[in-house]
Amino acid sequence: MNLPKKFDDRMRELLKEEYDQYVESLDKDFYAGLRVNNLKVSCKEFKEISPYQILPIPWTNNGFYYEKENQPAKHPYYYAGLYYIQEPSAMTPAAALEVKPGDKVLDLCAAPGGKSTELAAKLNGEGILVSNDISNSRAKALLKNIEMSGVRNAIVMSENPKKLVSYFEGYFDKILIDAPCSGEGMFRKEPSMTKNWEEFGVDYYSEIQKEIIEYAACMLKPGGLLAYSTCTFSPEENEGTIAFLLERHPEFSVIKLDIYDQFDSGKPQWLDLEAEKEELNKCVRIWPWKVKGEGHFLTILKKKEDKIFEIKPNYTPKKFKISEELKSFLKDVKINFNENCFESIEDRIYYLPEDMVSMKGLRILRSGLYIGDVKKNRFEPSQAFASALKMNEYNRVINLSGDDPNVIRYLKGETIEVENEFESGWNLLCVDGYPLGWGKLSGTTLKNKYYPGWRWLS
Ligand SMILES: C[S@@+](CC[C@H](N)C(=O)[O-])C[C@H]1O[C@@H](n2cnc3c(N)ncnc32)[C@H](O)[C@@H]1O
Repeated sequence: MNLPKKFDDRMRELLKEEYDQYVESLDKDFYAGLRVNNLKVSCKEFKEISPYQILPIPWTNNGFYYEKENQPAKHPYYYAGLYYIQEPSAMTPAAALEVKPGDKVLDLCAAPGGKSTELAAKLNGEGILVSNDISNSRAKALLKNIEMSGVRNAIVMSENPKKLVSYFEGYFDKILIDAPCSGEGMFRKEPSMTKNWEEFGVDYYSEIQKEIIEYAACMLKPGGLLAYSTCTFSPEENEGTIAFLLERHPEFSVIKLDIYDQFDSGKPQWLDLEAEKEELNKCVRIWPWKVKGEGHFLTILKKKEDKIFEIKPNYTPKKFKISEELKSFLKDVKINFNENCFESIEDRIYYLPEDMVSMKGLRILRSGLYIGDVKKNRFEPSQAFASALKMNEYNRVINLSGDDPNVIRYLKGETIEVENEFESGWNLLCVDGYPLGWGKLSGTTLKNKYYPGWRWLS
């Protein structure tokens, strides 16, 4: 593999006797992983229905290796949001960050959502997940993954972290920064990343990372946890960023993690960071020649609990009267909604997380769960709502088996014929008990209401 010369020289100098193992690892194939979405299915249930052999990724509870020829993105279970395809070492940060239902969590550099979807699964619908990415186009991909994963309590936005500080100072219990980086750990999987490295390089990203971590530090509650991760090896972007934070914010300390015995510790000696040595040794490095993964860096820091102040929820959804059309639709939905959490924006209906703060002025792509649209005398449920339901939460269900050809036809947007044993009207089409989307049944004909932008492309 053709590595940029400057990078290669540096790795040789830093890794010393391990350099040869690194270079050998580049000639091996990369490892493919998927993470079971526990918001929708337990690992035990998934293992029973998994269409292909999967083997556990030892540093996670819900990550598995698969063989690439199985193409899990080409299976109806992928469309049902049962798993997310993710590089195995990239599963570590969200797995290691302790998030519990009810927490307020910020994923600051979130697109396309690999870590946000796991943080949401840990929240299990309670609390708030703010998923942000500065790039609007990438935030759209993030929104799709959040919705396909069935997340009900996320705010998806596209903002510069600097702007968020005035809204969220001291607000979040947990923050994840999966920072933009020079991507040295991705060279084996995506050799074209070396071009990006040559164009921008370590110093460019290191400056951005320092800015982001500084803003994140302000938005964390006293006593809260901050996870910082990258998929690069350069010490400037890793230990260097953490040292920068520790120097400017003595209220932070690094937490010692015990995740997996083949993970390595931080390398403060690579930057002569003597003063912070003890703290930086607690950082975690994942190397591709030591584990079955591409490599990552992770640090979790805790903010001291001394000055307690808290932003009180200050957002009340605008007064909303549930229309007869929506009321009639919701009769078939077996969820105890809090009526005060509904909000409408023009004809669109949303269900917001509780305890929100005002986000007026921010570029928001989605607030909470998009339920659907009130049209002339009728209500049309959204694709996101179908994805967020469990099969037993809706009364009218058409449940097809995974090997029924109608499943793929449905995902391709075709009208399908069903047996005449279902009630007409809005039906939730499921595969093996997991919702895919809506269809409107008339007689035996199911009019396809699957979201066109998510269709199966052949
Ligand atoms: C490593 S990727 C995130 C991957 C994501 N966490 C996941 O697991 O799918 C870094 C992201 O940071 C975003 N980014 C770049 N500069 C940023 C900034 N100043 N603030 C917030 N996000 C930024 C990029 O658009 C990119 O999507």
